[in-house]
Amino acid sequence: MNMVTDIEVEKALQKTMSTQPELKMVGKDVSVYYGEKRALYDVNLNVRKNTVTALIGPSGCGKSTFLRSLNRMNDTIDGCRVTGKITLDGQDIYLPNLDVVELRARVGMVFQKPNPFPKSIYENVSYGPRIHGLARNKAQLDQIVESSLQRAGLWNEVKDRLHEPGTGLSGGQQQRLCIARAVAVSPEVILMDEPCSALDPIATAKVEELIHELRENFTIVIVTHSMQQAARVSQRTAMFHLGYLVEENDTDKIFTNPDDQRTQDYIMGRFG
Ligand SMILES: Nc1ncnc2c1ncn2[C@@H]1O[C@H](COP(=O)(O)OP(=O)(O)OP(=O)(O)O)[C@@H](O)[C@H]1O
Repeated sequence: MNMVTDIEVEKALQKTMSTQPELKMVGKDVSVYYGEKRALYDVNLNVRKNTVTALIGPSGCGKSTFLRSLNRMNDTIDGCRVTGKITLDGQDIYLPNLDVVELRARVGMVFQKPNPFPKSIYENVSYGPRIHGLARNKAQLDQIVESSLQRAGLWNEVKDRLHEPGTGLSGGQQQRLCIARAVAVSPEVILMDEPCSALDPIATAKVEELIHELRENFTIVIVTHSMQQAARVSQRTAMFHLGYLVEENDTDKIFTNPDDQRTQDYIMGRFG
């Protein structure tokens, strides 16, 4: 009797936990303007912890703009203004006294085009931990470099040439180097803006596999134009159109039975 009760309690608990996932970032009524032009309209979007959230939608709908607002990369664009509220673990990231450098260490970014520094592979990965004081000595720094490259699935390919230029690697390897560089500062969230668009199918598969593994330790938000990629790597998908968030739901639901006709049309390739 007691056992049944325990099982029931456990089931109820699991249900509660699954219906109330931990939210890593919360966007509330987020609007973004480039000068007079409004690019996003009152977007309400939550990012769940240890989840891959894909942002999809036709070109110019505001996916990258929303992504950049999550670590204040929009601050670097002249005339860009963000209104509404975005929190990281409940803390408002737009507070005027917030340390943006620290924010970007917590919310890292990987760009469309692999952009290693014109430095060695080792220096590409060790730079962030060095400036953020994450290593007390060279041995610790070596350790961070090795584990970051391991996590990015690149260690075996580069361990014998750590002091050669990062720019000498193939495109796919460079992108994994950029992922290692992002991972090296132990971020909590990693933003990826079309990280595979410059890669061939084999390099893309490797990065997708990597995203899958990284989810265990990080929260990931990825902008992608590939519906197959969104379906393969994400658990949640948010569909944007003309600056509006159309809908956000479990990826399976979005791809099998979306609530909005625009999502249906987009994933069927009817526009975009
Ligand atoms: N730096 C900028 N200055 C002015 N307008 C911009 C800037 N960046 C984006 N925009 C505008 O904001 C809107 C949203 O652009 P954004 O790049 O976020 O869309 P997107 O969905 O990521 O597009 P894509 O899929 O083509 O990358 C577009 O109308 C775009 O022209």
